[in-house]
Amino acid sequence: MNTPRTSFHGVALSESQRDILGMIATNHPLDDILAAICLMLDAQDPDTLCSILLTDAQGKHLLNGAAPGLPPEYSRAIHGMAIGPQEGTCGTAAFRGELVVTVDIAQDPSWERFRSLALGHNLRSCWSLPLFSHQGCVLGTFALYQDRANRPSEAQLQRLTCAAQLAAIAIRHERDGQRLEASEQRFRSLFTYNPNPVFALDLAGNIQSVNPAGLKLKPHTAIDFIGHHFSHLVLEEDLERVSQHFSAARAGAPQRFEARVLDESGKLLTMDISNLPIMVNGEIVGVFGIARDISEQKHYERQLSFNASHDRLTGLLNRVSLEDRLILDCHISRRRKRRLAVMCIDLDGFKSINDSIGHYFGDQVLIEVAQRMTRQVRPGDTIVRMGGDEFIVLLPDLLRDEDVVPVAERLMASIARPYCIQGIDLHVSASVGITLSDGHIEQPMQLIQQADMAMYKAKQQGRNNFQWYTSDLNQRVCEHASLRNDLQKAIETQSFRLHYQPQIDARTGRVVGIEALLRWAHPEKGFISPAVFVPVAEDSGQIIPLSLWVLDTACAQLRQLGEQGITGISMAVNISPMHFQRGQFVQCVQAALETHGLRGEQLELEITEALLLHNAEQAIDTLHRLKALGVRIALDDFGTGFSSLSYLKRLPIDKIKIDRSFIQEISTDRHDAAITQGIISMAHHLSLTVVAEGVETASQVDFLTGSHCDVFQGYYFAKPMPYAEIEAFLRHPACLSLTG
Ligand SMILES: Nc1nc2c(ncn2[C@@H]2O[C@@H]3COP(=O)(O)O[C@H]4[C@@H](O)[C@H](n5cnc6c(=O)[nH]c(N)nc65)O[C@@H]4COP(=O)(O)O[C@H]3[C@H]2O)c(=O)[nH]1
Repeated sequence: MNTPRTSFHGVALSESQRDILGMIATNHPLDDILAAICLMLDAQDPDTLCSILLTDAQGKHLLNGAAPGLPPEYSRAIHGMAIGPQEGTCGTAAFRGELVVTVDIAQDPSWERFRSLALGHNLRSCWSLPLFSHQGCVLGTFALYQDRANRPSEAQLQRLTCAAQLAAIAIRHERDGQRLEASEQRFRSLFTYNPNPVFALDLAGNIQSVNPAGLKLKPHTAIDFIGHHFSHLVLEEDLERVSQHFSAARAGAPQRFEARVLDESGKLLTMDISNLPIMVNGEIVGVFGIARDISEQKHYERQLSFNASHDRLTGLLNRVSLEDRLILDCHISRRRKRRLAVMCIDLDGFKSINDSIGHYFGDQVLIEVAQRMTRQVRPGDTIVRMGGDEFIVLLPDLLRDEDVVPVAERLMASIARPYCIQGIDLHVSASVGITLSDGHIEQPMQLIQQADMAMYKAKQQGRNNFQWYTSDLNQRVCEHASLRNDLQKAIETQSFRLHYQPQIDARTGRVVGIEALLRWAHPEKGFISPAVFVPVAEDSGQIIPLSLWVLDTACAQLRQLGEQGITGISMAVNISPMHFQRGQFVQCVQAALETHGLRGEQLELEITEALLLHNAEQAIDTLHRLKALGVRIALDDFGTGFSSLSYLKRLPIDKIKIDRSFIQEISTDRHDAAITQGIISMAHHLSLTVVAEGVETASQVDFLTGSHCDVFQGYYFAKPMPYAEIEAFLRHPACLSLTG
């Protein structure tokens, strides 16, 4: 075997070669062309028979291409022969990639498999040349057979080479055509089936073609696309920007941007657009515009960012947005040389709506409050819902400080109007704290703290009013905070004591009960009145552990008195509304009684009207459950509240305690005297016992005795005293003098 190579180029073309090239150029079927090449060669050399085999798709086998002169049975038999180092002449030529000459098939070891077949068809020698693609891959083989053992002459080799090159051209041409067609189809699919609108634009921006998805886009200008400029599609405001992107893409830089389009119904669509240069033969001939409708995605994005910055219930801005707005408003008032007012608004009576008739009603009230507030402020003002029933209002553009007053009054008045929800009339009011600034503040959030302190003061001033922030308020709030810390330490170290004040029967002068009063000796500040620290403990929730301690200690010491033989007196304990409203309150009382082996009647709980303000029905239910334990109930500070006269007959109570403020003036103030007498007579009608608190003088005793008051308590008889003293006091139960 040898391997000469001959070039096609430079050889003069015969007529038949030109015909074949013509067939190739005019896209004749490959089979016909290959057959024509074989016939041409067979005609040129009657001593040889041609065979063209083509590589299969995997490049592993050879398939029949054309062999019009070979016996069909032989062609069929070698169809699919393997490509390999010992696979006949053609299989080996394809394997080696070079001309293989088999002089005598009868002798050649590579012909073992097909030898008898070939010899049976009188085929003795075979010369085969591989056909190559542009990339150097073997496309097939071109072989010549003879009926005798022979090697090719120079002329035969040249003919074989020329024919093989023709065949290679034909095969490559067909394969290139197929590839081109496939790539065109692929491209067309990308264009046709693209779910996004695709426009092909010329260099001037006119639409050359549009895919079906693009045709569905019905712009408000109702153009039929082809030949129209893209500007007919884009919203006018976006046009300049879109044109800039188009120019950049036309200059070769792909672009991606967003633009808005109005559809035929006037709906604004947001499109994510890609502009890509169309390159043909290295030259930009136009621009593709691929648009994706992202209106829905934009809508969700907007909604997400709205939800992040707004309160879901009321639609107002939420706490997250506050700081940014505040900084912005400080900036505005600084620049415009205006005053900035920050208001902290807390609803009064809102919690009782939530607790008593449910969150649905609470929510409706909040929504309505938000709407009413919004109507009372100007567009540049900000209202933030901080959560619960607390709001912040920012007014950044006030001419003078006092301009905030009418706004605060309008807000309060609008909030205080009744709310009719599902036929139920509900009432809330607002406590408002105000602070002012000129915007020059390093930490704007301090303004919120200031407004909050002022609001707290408004609450303490009886609600439904507004208060200004002042620096001494700051001072008080600091004290409040330090008191809370100290209280915590005192709770942890059990530094409290109970003092007891006797209660005297007006008719007999005997002690019928004692009231437990909490005492706290502060390590540095000395004695601190419960009137000061109890409200702080109520605010912070510290009142719960404190109350539990009082209840337990008072019961323990009453039991101790009993063990000392001092019986027949009851123990009165003050109950904080917060503790009372806790779900476990009745169980706590029962546990205290059981722990210390007391009967219910030995314990008296002093409650205040404040307790009825929040969810009166539930409070009454709790009172009934306490009564079921035998415990007695006294209504403390009677006369200072405002709402409960109508409740009185519904309340399962045993006593009322007339507040000290009435008793103080009864001898000098006709009104207080009349009120006191009225209270006593009304209470007696309801079969309630009346206790007068803060009795200090003999004339008060006289007046109260004359008015049929039942029980006295006050300094006139005894001050609150520690356990050891009350024990001694009670051990000598001498009747106390009821007159001066
Ligand atoms: N000027 C004057 N005052 C008299 C006279 N007689 C009694 N007092 C004082 O009047 C207050 C009566 O207690 P309160 O009205 O329940 O008012 C109590 C009660 O509301 C609260 N408190 C006291 N101990 C407790 C407690 O253990 N738990 C709760 N939740 N509150 C308590 O603190 C308030 C103040 O308690 P205290 O300072 O102990 O003040 C007591 C008592 O010392 C008098 O003749 N003249």
